[in-house]
Amino acid sequence: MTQIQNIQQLRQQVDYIDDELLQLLKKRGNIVQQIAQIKQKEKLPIQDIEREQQKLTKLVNQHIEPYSKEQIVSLYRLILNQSIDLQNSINGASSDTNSLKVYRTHSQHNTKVRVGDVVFGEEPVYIFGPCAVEDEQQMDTVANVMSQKGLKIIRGGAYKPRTSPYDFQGLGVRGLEILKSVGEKYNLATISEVVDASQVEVAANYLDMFQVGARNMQNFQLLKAIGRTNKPVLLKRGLSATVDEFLHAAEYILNEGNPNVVLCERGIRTYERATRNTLDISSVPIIKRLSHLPIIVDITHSTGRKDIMQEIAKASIAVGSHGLMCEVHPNPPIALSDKNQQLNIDEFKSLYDVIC
Ligand SMILES: O=C(O)C(=O)C[C@]1(C(=O)O)C=C[C@@H](O)C=C1
Repeated sequence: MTQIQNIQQLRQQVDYIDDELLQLLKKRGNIVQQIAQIKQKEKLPIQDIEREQQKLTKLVNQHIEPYSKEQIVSLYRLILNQSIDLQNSINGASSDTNSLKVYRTHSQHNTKVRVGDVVFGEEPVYIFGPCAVEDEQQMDTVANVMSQKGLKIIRGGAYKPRTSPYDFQGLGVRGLEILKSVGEKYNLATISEVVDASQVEVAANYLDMFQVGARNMQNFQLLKAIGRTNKPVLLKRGLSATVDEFLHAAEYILNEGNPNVVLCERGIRTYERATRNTLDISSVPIIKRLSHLPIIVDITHSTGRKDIMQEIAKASIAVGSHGLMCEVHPNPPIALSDKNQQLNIDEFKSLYDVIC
C-alpha cells in the first residue's frame, strides 16, 4: 500500500468517527434541551458553573492522551458554550452576540418610541431645555419659548452627576416636581436623568422619559431597574464606550422587557481638546445599520462649543440622526452648571430657525 493510500484509509476511519461524534453530539443536544425546558419551568438559571467545573475536572482526570488537559478543556468549553446557546435559544433568551435583541437581526422593524406627542424613529425629534432644573422661573421661561416654537419635549436635570462633589448636585425630587409642572402647563413631555436604581420608582411619577447619562451607561443595576418599567429611556453613550459596549448596555434594558430605548451619541473622550468631547458622527450610521433602535445626537455635550453648534446640528441630521438634544438656559452666565455651553434664548431661537 502506498503512503497516499494509507492516508485515504486513515481518513475513512476519521470520517467514521466524525459521523459517530456528530450523532453523539446530536443526542447530547437533545438531552440538554430537555434540561433547559425543566430549568425554564423551575425558573433556574441556564448556566450552572458548579456542574461545569465538576464536569471539566472529571474529564481532564481521565486518560486523554494524545490530547493535553488544556486541549480537552478548550474542546469542552466550546461544547458547553454551544450548549448554553442552544438552551438560551429554546428559552427565548440570547447569549449569542449575533442575536442580541438590539440588533436588526432580531427585529425586522425600526423601533419607534412614543413620548407624549413625539415619536423617536420618525421625523427628527428636538429635545431642548436647561442642563439643570434650578427654579420655577428659569424653567417657565425656557418652556414658554419652546412651546411658542411648537416643541413638544423638554429636558432638565434634577440629579446631576458632577465631576466635583462641591458642584451643584441638582434639586432632586423638587427639581422633578418643577419639571413636571412646567411640562403640564406648556404641554411638553419631560425627560430627566436618573443616576441610581433606587430613584427609578419615584422619578417615574414625574417623567415621561428617563435619561441614563454617559457616566452611568454601564450602571447595570440602573439599566435593569429601568428595563423592568415600560417607560421610554434615552441611553447616552459612555465617555469611553465602544459602539459594541453601548449596544450591550441597551441590551440590558431590552432584556428586562422594556423595548422603549432611544440611543444618544454624545461624543467620546479623545486626546482632542478643541471640543469638550469628540463627536463620533460615524457611530450614527453605524448604529443604524446594526440596530433597530432610534439614535439621536447630543450637540451640547459632544461639542461643548456654541459657535459650531449649527454646523454640528446639520451634520448630525445629515448622517441620519433621529433627533437632537441641546441645552438652553435663560441666563447661561449665571447657570449652576454647564454655563459655557448652554444657549441663551436668542441663540436657541436662531438654532431652531436653522434646523427645525
Ligand atoms: O447540566 C446542566 O444543567 C446543563 O444545562 C447541561 C450543561 C452541559 O451541556 O453539560 C450545559 C450548561 C450548564 O452550564 C451545565 C451543563
